[in-house]
Amino acid sequence: MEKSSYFLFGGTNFNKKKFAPDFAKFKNCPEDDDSSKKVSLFEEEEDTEQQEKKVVVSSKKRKRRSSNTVPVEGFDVFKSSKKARGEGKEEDENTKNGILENPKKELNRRMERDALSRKQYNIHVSGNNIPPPLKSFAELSSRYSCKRYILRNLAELGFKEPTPIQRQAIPVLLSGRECFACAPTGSGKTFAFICPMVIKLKRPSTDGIRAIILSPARELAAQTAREGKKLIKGSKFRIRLMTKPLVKTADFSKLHCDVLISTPMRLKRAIKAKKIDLSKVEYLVLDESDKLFEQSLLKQIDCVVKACSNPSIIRSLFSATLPDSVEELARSIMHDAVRVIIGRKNTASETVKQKLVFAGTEEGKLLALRQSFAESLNPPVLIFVQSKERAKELYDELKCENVRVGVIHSDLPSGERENAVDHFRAGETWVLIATDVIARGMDFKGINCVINYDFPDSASAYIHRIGRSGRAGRSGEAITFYTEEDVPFLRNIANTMISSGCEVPSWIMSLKKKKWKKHRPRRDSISTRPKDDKKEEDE
Ligand SMILES: Nc1ncnc2c1ncn2[C@@H]1O[C@H](COP(=O)(O)OP(=O)(O)OP(=O)(O)O)[C@@H](O)[C@H]1O
Repeated sequence: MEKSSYFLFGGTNFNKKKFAPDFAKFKNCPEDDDSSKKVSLFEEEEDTEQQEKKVVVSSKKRKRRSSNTVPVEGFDVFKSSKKARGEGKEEDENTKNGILENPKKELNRRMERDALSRKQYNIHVSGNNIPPPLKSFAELSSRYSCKRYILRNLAELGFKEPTPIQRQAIPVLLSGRECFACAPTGSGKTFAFICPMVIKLKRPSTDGIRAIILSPARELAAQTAREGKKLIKGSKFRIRLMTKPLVKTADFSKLHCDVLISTPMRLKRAIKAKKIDLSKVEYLVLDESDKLFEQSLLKQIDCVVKACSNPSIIRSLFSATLPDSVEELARSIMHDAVRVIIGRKNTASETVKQKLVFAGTEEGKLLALRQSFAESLNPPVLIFVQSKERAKELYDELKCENVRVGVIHSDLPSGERENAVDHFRAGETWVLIATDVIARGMDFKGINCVINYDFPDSASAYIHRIGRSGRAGRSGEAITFYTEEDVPFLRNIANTMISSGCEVPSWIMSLKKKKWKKHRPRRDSISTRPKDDKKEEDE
């Protein structure tokens, strides 16, 4: 992460010096807690009166216990705003008086229970006062007074129980904490951030945009909008996708929109054109956060973050890969954040069988691909190449064969990109050739095989690409072709393979580790046809 990225989120920190007189006024007040908000949360549920009482009581208890809690699992990197407000002192005095003796026992029991539950689901957390993981979706109602239509929609989607990331990230966000989370590809991160957002927003409003989800690619933004709409079915909430026409023509001051989902570029355009007011945004999600924090997107992200000027905004970061640099950034800018990791950080999905294939040359790759089409192709298959030029070349090679093939890359107009995705989803094309524009987040049901025709340019690109297969517990396969020029980088992929339980030849493991920064070598053309033929075709 470049140092320059630290200007991100600037201006959202509360300036305690500047507001010292106001601070002093509150100094001796009881802790500003949100139990009153919790009560109002429950007002609308008719049938949960008993539960309400329980939850209100336990929320008070939690308040007291929370001051007792130590950072979980290791490091205390997240500044606890409560400690900073002198809560620790109060706790010591209470303990001396013996007031908290029983609550303390209870707290220990609860911590044990939570630890066991986290162990069961391979959940690792760091931070202070972390709420317990969900036991079931039903707890969304009993603990958080979630509206019934949400539970109904989850049931309609066929979701019987929360995935591990949903078990932990949902309560964290519902308790009003900032969060950065890393969980394997296809493990349900999308609902882990949409669900609490919709529950916390409570009811639709015409008073401006209240939540933003940023996605690094248009296709992913569209998919997230579609998934979000499934969750709010039956309510009057409005989830909107920021499209090109919307940026150009919409009057955002009149637009009914609770949640806006956008790529950074489109949102930045609207902000710069002074078309959109984000000062009331209460929730900001940076999906695929490590991608969004790459140098090429940093300025756009910064622009959005600054425009979301509400001081009590809750921000969260989600990805299947969370490099140390992004963690460092998150720690320095987020307030009292909770870190949630499912399994081991930066590993590939364990449900994908991974294989490395030496293809020798570019010709060798094409031969190997044709052979697998002839012998064992089991569609749908997704093929990744390293550039749009190569995507076009491979498409030209394969389209004449007896295979229904599509292609997607950033040179195509929006409509064609959408069609490529839709046709592939509908099974009208069996093979989709793609650049990394759809390597992240895209949820194609039941992809049988991902082929890395070109070696990925980083370990995280590898994890995201192969994660298009083996989603939501299904099994999948990934084949990675390599040539001589890729050999120095094999070890990095091999490590990822081993940590997700795949076997790797021992000679690869004895290779020297090489630091890679975007391995994208110049490769010979894929095309086997003489250039003149192609020219004629183009004319
Ligand atoms: N609780 C659940 N039970 C069953 N299926 C679920 C559940 N939550 C989500 N899913 C399904 O799992 C699939 C993957 O979810 P999602 O796209 O959110 O994964 P992800 O973790 O965001 O993956 P990626 O890292 O690739 O973006 C989707 O088809 C989604 O509908």
